[in-house]
Amino acid sequence: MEGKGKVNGVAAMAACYQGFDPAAYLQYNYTPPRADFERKDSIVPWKLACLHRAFTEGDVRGELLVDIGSGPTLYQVLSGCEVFNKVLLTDFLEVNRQELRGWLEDEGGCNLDWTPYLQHVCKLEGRRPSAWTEKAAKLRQVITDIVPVDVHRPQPLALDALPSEGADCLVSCFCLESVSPDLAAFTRALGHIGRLLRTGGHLLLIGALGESYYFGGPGVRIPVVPLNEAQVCASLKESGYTLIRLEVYTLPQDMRVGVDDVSGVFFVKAIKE
Ligand SMILES: C[S@@+](CC[C@H](N)C(=O)[O-])C[C@H]1O[C@@H](n2cnc3c(N)ncnc32)[C@H](O)[C@@H]1O
Ligand SMILES: O=S(=O)(c1ccc2c(c1)CN[C@@H](CF)C2)N1CCSCC1
Repeated sequence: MEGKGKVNGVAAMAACYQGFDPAAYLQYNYTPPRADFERKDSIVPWKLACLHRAFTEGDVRGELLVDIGSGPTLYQVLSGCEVFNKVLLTDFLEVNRQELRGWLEDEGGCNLDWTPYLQHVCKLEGRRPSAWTEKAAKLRQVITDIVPVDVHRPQPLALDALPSEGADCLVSCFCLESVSPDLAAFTRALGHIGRLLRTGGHLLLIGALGESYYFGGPGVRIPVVPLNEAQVCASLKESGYTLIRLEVYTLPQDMRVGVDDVSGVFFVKAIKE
């Protein structure tokens, strides 16, 4: 029964994603008030600072960075693209892979202007904000491919997507808890992506706390497995990671804008044993 339940839960999640709308999702989450660079308590500066620090404090190194469940967003690799020569973006949906290709091809075919994000990360790096064009060029240079992924498969990527030694670093934001029917599936997915990572490689995981649903488009209500910090830590340990750092951000009331019921965001830096 458990096995049957497992397949139905994952299949049901995949069905929910058929209505996902990249443009709407970007508008809900990556424009003000949630993405307000002027606000000191905005979540954007907090998240970009977590990623900047994690990529630049000296222990994260190697050739290949893989972003699991990229969706239509790029903020998660804006610091990492200065550290790794190769960045692989991945998503379950072709509509999201197409959105990312639109940005990559730089012909106006994408639904969000990432300039403010590029400028903010340049500021974190001590560069002038106008260096954002150089950062954009760097990111376009290091992105090697945009490929399908399914974290519920023991092999989430095609066998030829990675070198035999695996990735040196994984980043994944708001993916695992948003695609898993329950905590057990979330933990299994953590283990599956861990198999893509070399021993001693780093996992940078960002996710929602206390979230039970979000809208992936108009009327597209997607269930989320509600997590607390203790569950995140226990799942990491169970999946073969050693936690280096966990940071938590509590969403101000006015950022609770009805597109989800998230109460907080966690940032994890961990190492694969
Ligand atoms: C909430 S979005 C996160 C997008 C982006 N990483 C961000 O930070 O906003 C969840 C993403 O997971 C993808 N997804 C859905 N099912 C998946 C699966 N089985 N395996 C991997 N990714 C999946 C969706 O297509 C979507 O892009
Ligand atoms: O943390 S956010 O507010 C954010 C960003 C994305 C998401 C959520 C929250 C909560 N629901 C998730 C559903 F999976 C998606 N944020 C939006 C502005 S830029 C940094 C990320």
